Amino acid sequence: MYVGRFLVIGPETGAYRVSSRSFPNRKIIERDDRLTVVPTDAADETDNPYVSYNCVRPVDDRVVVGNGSHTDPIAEKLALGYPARDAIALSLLALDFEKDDYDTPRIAGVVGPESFVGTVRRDGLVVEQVTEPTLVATYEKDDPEATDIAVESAAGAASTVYDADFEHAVCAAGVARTDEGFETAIENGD
Ligand SMILES: NC(=O)c1ncn([C@@H]2O[C@H](COP(=O)(O)O)[C@@H](O)[C@H]2O)c1NC=O
Repeated sequence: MYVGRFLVIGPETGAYRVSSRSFPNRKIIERDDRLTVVPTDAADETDNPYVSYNCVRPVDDRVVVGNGSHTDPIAEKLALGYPARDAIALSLLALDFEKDDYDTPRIAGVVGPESFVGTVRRDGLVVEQVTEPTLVATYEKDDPEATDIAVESAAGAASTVYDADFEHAVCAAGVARTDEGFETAIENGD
């Protein structure tokens, strides 16, 4: 099954996977405190505005995971003191689904003292608190659902979602809460 981009948010950990039919030549890099999806040297030039973006941004004791440019306003609202639920809802609604050929949904999560997951699609907006590992994807699995995909450490989370049984894996990131804040990990495959 092809589900496109997806994330798994648990109470203490999270993971994000880029799966892609159209833009497979991408990787995740670490820049300052954030993780960013960028084209590899093998990528064709594109004017698609949705394929390079920050996918992970920590803010104090919370970390944002997302499949597009909404990662940034969610993080900025958290930094201003917004509750995670409100930061996700406001940012997803402001930017709305992507204006591409698929009306691709935006998906996002926050891992922290309270963890949340959200998505905005053409037909609705969903933001839910997470009490167990919860998956939401851009296609097919586009409503948050409980998952048995285990996300335990940052590195474990990244490799588990990278290897998950959905088509066209490209790269993945994992995050996990620690006593010092957060650890992150990247899985870019071979
Ligand atoms: N976030 C991403 O990495 C991302 N990659 C591709 N998209 C969008 O989704 C469309 C379909 O891509 P694909 O065929 O790779 O699933 C692309 O034309 C692009 O508009 C993305 N947008 C949202 O998921």
